[in-house]
Amino acid sequence: MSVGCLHVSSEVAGPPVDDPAEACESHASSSNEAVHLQRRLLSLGSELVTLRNHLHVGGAQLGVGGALPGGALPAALPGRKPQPAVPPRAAPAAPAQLPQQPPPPEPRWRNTLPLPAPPPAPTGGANSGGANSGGDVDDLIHLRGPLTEDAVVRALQARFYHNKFYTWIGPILVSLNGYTDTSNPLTLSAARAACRPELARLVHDAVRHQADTGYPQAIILSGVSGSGKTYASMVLLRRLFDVAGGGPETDAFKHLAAAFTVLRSLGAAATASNENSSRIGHFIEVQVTDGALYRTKIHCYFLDQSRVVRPLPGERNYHIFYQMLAGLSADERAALHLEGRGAGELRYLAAPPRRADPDDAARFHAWKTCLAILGIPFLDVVRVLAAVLLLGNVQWAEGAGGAAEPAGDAELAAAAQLLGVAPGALLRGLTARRPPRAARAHVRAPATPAAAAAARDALAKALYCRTVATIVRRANSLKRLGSTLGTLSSDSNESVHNQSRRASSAGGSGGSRGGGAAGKSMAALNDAVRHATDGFVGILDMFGFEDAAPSRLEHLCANLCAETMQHFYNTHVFKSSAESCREEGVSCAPELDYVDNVPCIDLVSSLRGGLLAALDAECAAGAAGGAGAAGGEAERYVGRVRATHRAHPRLLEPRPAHPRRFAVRHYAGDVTYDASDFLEANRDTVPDELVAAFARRGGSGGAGAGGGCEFGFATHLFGAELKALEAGGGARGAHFRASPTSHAAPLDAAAPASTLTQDFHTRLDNLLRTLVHARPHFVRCLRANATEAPMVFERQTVAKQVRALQILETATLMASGYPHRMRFRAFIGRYRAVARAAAAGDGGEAAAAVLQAAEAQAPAPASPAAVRWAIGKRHVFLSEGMRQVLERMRRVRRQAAAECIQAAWRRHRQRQRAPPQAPPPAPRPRPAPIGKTCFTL
Ligand SMILES: Nc1ncnc2c1ncn2[C@@H]1O[C@H](COP(=O)(O)OP(=O)(O)OP(=O)(O)O)[C@@H](O)[C@H]1O
Repeated sequence: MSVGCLHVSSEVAGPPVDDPAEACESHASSSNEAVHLQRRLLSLGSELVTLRNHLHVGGAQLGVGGALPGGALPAALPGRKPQPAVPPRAAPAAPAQLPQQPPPPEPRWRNTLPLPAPPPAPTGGANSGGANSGGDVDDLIHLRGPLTEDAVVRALQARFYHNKFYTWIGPILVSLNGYTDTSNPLTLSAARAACRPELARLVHDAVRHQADTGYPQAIILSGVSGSGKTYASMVLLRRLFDVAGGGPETDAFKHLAAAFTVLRSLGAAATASNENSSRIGHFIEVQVTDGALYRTKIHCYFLDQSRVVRPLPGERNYHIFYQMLAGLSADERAALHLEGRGAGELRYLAAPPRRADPDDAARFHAWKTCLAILGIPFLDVVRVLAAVLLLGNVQWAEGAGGAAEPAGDAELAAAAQLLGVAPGALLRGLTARRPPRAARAHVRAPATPAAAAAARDALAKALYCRTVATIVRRANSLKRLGSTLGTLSSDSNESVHNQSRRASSAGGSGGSRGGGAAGKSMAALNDAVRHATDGFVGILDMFGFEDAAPSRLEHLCANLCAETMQHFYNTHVFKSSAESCREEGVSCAPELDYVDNVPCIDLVSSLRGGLLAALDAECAAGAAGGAGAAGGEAERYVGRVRATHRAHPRLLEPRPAHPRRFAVRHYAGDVTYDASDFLEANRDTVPDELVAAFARRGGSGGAGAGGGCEFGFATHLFGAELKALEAGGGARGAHFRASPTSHAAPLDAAAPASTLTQDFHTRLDNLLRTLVHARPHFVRCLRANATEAPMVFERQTVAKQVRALQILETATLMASGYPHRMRFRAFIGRYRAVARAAAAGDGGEAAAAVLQAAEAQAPAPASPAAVRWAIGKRHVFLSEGMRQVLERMRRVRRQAAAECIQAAWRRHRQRQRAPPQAPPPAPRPRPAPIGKTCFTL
């Protein structure tokens, strides 16, 4: 389905109309009938709404705003009482959260219709009960009474207990996670697209804008960990496929779904705040051309590598390990040296005893199938994963001269065998160190047990995150083969639309081109240029704000990311609207008091003395002088940070005081960071001696490492580093980055080395560069409670997030400021149909005339949202209320025009189909006059 078609069919029924406004004029009389009918429908709607305003449903008086557009009547009309799709299981919890409130009034309809008990609704307080509880106000700008945080939370609560988890603030969507679907594996295949009209609307808007303007679109999900970002992102992506990608039967969908299933198990883990937390941030870029999906790309941001070797107390390692232990067959276990080993026997997994997930085995089998779809050998990946687990059980004891000796060789030998290297080579890689720049290859110093344990953990992390990176690369690089169109064996993630288009164009022009190389390359070039300039629809699901105890470097990076996204939102929503009003001399009351988080971003990421720059400096100093004890380095780092930012309002003292800890006041709360592992995590290195063990058998990179590696997949994981070693003549006591980076040369104390945080910062910068060129669509995600309990609304938890995400400020701006501006020409182009006679020209005067005409035609406002506009130097400024009025009028006009065209078309068809009429009978001959009776005058 093309977007043009989609766009029109979503607004008007019947044949597509290029410019319904023009049709409207040329069929004036029919159009008048249509408008008349439409008005009658609207007036009927408002009568029903007026009637409903006298009825209190669940203690909430029904709002009016947003109920009428397009004649859409509110769902909860008398006789159509709201019925929760999921009966509120924890209904008593709501009154418990509202201790000072009287019990909710008995809804009237309950006496006559004794169906499921209505959910408890908030009452009491200044905004109690009716007018402002806002249960049926689907857009917060239409809330009645003073717009306060309390009113917003009450409205969300009232909606929540009516199973309405999505609420608009103008064009911004607020999504409230009610934890009604916690068993969802959060994969693309499991996303249920059909039941989320608000998310569907967002996708339609993004695709339509992209088609209309060619401009890239980005749907940006933000919120704390557990607020439902990943859930929503999967639903959105699924919907995007339905709209533009040809649906779930296409190869593109199957490939992407397989990639997400594989990555979900590898990148999600149970944390203190979310049993199913995504530890990999995603930006899913979907290239849409002419309304059809052309290509998809997943950008992954993997930070939480320490979890592989050291999950935080009370948390778990990545899901895949538990799923693997549950799903491997006996033979597979034996082959992987895992027989008799459960999570309790494997050190990296042995954290807290938890109930095993009954779905683990099934999910593992699905994971295996999806690996096959991506063309990645299952055995290769599980060999690496099993080796990681076995490495965790390799312990070190102090041998002669303080040198590290493995305590028990079985795991070391098993891990070596799985990785395809000789046990001796692995042992040497883990324990022997050449002093940097040792002149001769045989000069080696033994590692201490602590250094050997660090090397073991570094290897485990490197193996894991490089496997993830390889899978992502594979998923992104799937290319289409024309001959396998429509089959899973095709190597593609492009759309079937383009497959068929290309197939047909190839077929059509085959004769003339005759397969000539020049013709083909020209076509390829044209295609490349065309798609390089096309926009995309992106879905961003990055790390949510987290307050783990204690928080590590990864959490600091994740929280920096959340701060950056918050800043992006502030700039886009608040700052730019105020600045453009100022620039064009438009007074924009009210002055919004939003919280600017730039000071916090500066504290963390400023190049001059920010927390991350100071950490890099400390790492470089440690590398130059030989790393000292981790604890000492961490204390020195924290001491320097405190000294530099003594008076910074966002840097706090931890409670209780601790020499290796500091606290930061983030936009969503205070977080205490423990810097004990900061330096090690930031360096993120693996010794070159260890990497050399993976050189292919017969290759020179592992010179002297003892035979080389015979496991191609493992060699591939370190491919770039092994090449660098080969070029440099083998290991020389340097280090490589454990995570895959573009910088594959050995790190050198003399040369500036990249670090984990530098890489992350660069990638975040690049992401922002992409986002600033896109039109954003924001989804603000909230979690209903802190305990992941289904259908429990904790007011304090929600209020805290409402404050952090500046939802009240957004609603105030949308309700009474000028959040929208449009160039005169664009404005006239869109709203000419509203007042065609007034729209002469395309300048400010014509825009003002359209707006005045629209105001004159608009019915009396039923909502407190301001219906305001202003004309600036180059732009029309609109309040959200005004925009909605204009959109509604435009929709009515288009609808009327479409109905008019339909009627004309039907008449035409009817005339065509009517059976041919018999020729009119010949007139009967008049009888001849009888003679003599003829009168003459
Ligand atoms: N709209 C929803 N309806 C029902 N259940 C939901 C909804 N959104 C999320 N959930 C459930 O809530 C849990 C947390 O959601 P999710 O993992 O998507 O949050 P998140 O914001 O992505 O968290 P993180 O940042 O930690 O990855 C999941 O078990 C998910 O199935």
